[in-house]
Amino acid sequence: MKDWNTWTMEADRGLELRTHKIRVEVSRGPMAGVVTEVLGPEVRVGSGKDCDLVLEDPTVSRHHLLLRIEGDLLRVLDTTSRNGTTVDGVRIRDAYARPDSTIGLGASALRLKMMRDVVALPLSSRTRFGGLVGASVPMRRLFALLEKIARTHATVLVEGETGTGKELVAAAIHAESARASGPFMVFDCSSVSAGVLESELFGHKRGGFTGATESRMGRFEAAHGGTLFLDEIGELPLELQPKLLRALETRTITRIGENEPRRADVRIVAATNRSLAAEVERGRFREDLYYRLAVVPVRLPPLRERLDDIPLLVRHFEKEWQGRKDAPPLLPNEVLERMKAHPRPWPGNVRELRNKVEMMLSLGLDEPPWAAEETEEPPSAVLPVVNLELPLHVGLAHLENAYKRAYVERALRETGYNVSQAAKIAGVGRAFVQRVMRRHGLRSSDEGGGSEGGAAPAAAPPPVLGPSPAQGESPAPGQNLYEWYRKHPLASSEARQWPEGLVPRNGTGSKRRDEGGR
Ligand SMILES: Nc1ncnc2c1ncn2[C@@H]1O[C@H](COP(=O)(O)OP(=O)(O)OP(=O)(O)O)[C@@H](O)[C@H]1O
Repeated sequence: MKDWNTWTMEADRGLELRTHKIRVEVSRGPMAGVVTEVLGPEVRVGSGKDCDLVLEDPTVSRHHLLLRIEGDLLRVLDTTSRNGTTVDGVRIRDAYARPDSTIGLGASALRLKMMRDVVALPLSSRTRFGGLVGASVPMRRLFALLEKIARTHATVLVEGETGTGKELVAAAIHAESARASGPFMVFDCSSVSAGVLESELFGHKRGGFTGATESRMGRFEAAHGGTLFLDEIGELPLELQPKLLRALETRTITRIGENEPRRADVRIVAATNRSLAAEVERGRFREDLYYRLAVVPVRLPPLRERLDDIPLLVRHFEKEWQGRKDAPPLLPNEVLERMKAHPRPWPGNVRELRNKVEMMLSLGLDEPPWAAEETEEPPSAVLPVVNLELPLHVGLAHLENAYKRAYVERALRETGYNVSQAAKIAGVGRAFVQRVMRRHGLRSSDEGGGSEGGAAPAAAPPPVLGPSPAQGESPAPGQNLYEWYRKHPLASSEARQWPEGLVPRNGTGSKRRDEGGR
């Protein structure tokens, strides 16, 4: 076997992955001179705190590139970075580097060297763990870690994009732990308003606050002897964070309106789809609580990093759809291969894959559904306004954002502002819908209450989408073009920031606001 190979093998200790460390020297950029070692077989490089190699350089994208050890070669894959990647000065998307190559990313450059010594990483021999299915190296590494974690009582922080299976991880850790016979409680910190959160988590005494007509136990007490899964932990308001920290440290909670603490022997598994470390840096999350939660950090790989799992997942979803464990495969193998070559990088992850499979089975399709979706011309009514002053990729990003906003607005209106139902229509997670809502101010995060079936709060009526009296598909005669475009569902985010009262250069449209009433 070659010196530089990365391989899996049965060792005395079970299946393991043998790989190498890579020595990295930053040769250019703000971190020039730094030398470090990172562990293969895959190294994520970028400015994001969740990368394996973090480069503090504003010209480096959050997830800029992936280094992958393949045999005795080092492969460099640009992961759709903003400023591109070069290998020895040549711009690349996907290339093999020579041992002495210089990798350029933004204003930074790296020199890499594969180390000779072999490092063995344990892999699980399982291809499922609780409800999680996967046979790829990243999933087997995850299962090996989960097997260990489940045997302990340690607090776990699961980080991963929406739809990667974070809740399944929590449920599996509980099911394989000594607490399995105790309760498994799920609580989504983004599902209720800040005011209700404290009572939901810690309970209250009768008369503890106005309207508390009965005493009620919170989720902590309800999970006594079991596991409490705190989803979207990044949404926990700063003012409640000390109370959670205390609960974790003392294993006791105090109901609102009471003074005596109560015992709550609960294991916490928390999850987030954004980097909690970055939230700490932004001052939105307490550092001490972060370290209490991240005793064992678990990163769930997105589907684009484990495309080899797609066939196994599809067969799993087919069985679920048929309602039988021994149900026969339905989709031809070629279709599964085409799914691996998805034209987009699976933004909705495994949830999106499941939705696609269910759609194909329900509609009897033998072609992955995006084939039609992505070749069709958009209807002319939604043709975007082209701005040649912006590079194409910036314009496309604006368009995508505007479409996301318009889609979510529409789905919310259709469902009476029910976040879960809107997420179902969109084939995405609730967190995604909530993020778009927050980002575009569809409803501020502190008005998050009533997201389940509740109507939009009176203070923030659902915004109107599409042509409205004030905003047709084309500007009305005499209407200010800037104003019309600013309010258009497909307007770029910059356009939305334009000050009111701008007048087009050619003078078309209405007068300036300050001239208006004269
Ligand atoms: N590895 C997997 N094997 C089987 N099913 C999976 C896997 N990962 C995710 N799923 C399925 O994908 C869907 C989403 O999973 P889950 O709700 O656990 O994701 P999540 O990361 O918690 O999402 P969100 O951040 O949106 O809450 C579920 O239907 C789940 O069954």
